[in-house]
Amino acid sequence: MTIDVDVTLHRDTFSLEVTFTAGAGLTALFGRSGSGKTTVIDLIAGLAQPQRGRIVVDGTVLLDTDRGVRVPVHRRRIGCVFQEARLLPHLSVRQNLRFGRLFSRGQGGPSLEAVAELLGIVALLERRPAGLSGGERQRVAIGRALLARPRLLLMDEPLSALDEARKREILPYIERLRDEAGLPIVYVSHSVAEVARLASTVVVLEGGRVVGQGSVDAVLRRSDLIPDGAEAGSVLAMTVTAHDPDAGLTRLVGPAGTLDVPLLALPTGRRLNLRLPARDVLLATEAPRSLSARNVLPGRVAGLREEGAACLVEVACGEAILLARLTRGSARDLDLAVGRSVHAIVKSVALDAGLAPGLSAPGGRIEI
Ligand SMILES: Nc1ncnc2c1ncn2[C@@H]1O[C@H](COP(=O)(O)OP(=O)(O)OP(=O)(O)O)[C@@H](O)[C@H]1O
Repeated sequence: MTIDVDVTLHRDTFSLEVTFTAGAGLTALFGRSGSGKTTVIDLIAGLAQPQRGRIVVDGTVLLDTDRGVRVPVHRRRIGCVFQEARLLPHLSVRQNLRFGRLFSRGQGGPSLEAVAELLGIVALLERRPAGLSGGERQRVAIGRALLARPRLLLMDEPLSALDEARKREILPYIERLRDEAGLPIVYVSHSVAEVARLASTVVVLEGGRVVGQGSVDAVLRRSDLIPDGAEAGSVLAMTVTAHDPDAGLTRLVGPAGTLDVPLLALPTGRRLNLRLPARDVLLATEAPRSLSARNVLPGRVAGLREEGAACLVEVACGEAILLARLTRGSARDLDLAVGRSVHAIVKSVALDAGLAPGLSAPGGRIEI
């Protein structure tokens, strides 16, 4: 399953030249306001027309200007979810979902019941949109899009009109959709936290051009690709392997090794993306003694780069690269060089998903 996009569009004040290939899972289009994210979504959906381009989804050519192919919007089989749910107010949730079904062509696809279950809206089916929270309305909008049997789902900042609590409520459903619906998703966002949590692949736009693309981990480790003020860091695909309620800990295993974090209300076997901001990783050249051995990962320096007064150190730990931010003085004191053995001490992680009741993650970070 791949999506190939290669488009050129010129407007009076803006030009866009974008080429990328996305695989299965969720591809985030990431970039600051005005970089062209929504324009790319409109081009894929067929809501805007480029001067030149080719768009192929799962082997089906939707646009090929050289050959005069321009499949119209209603025949592209692409589901769209926008910032606002845009439900029909006089219809119940069930009728709104059936409305999505009207646009499906052919047989098959998930049933209304299966979609309602996936999105946790079974209990809402007879209600009207006016009686729903913003998060619930968005879940209905996603369900309506899924019932049209799309070959691709486009989501344009679907959480940006929601407050933090509603965002937290809806994120697990988008994760389920990504993992269980078998449908590729192209997702527009300018939030590092959202992209770290949801994306498999990231395409970074700047001024209508692609300035970086790759796995979510590779992209979010690069300070030059993320918004000013956001901290670069690695993103590790971890699996919940055990809980120790007495110690208040959950054990996560992933490509860098094992990490213990405050107790999570997530089942064992659940996978989650954990972000380790560079400023939350310390380095020592010897195994720390008078410190709990928990969350100390042995590794080797794989790269060093200076950024202003700081030195960003890439550390190869197991199968992963961790990023640590040190002052240049500390890097000198430790005599760091590529190949040197070090111990990475993980102080805290960015995680606002699945914390046990009573725990909170101020600023999206938890000390570990
Ligand atoms: N219909 C249009 N006609 C002319 N210019 C447009 C049109 N739509 C968008 N633009 C311009 O194209 C540029 C890219 O806009 P676009 O909405 O794609 O960016 P974006 O990255 O999605 O931004 P945001 O995060 O603010 O939604 C902007 O300069 C915008 O003003």
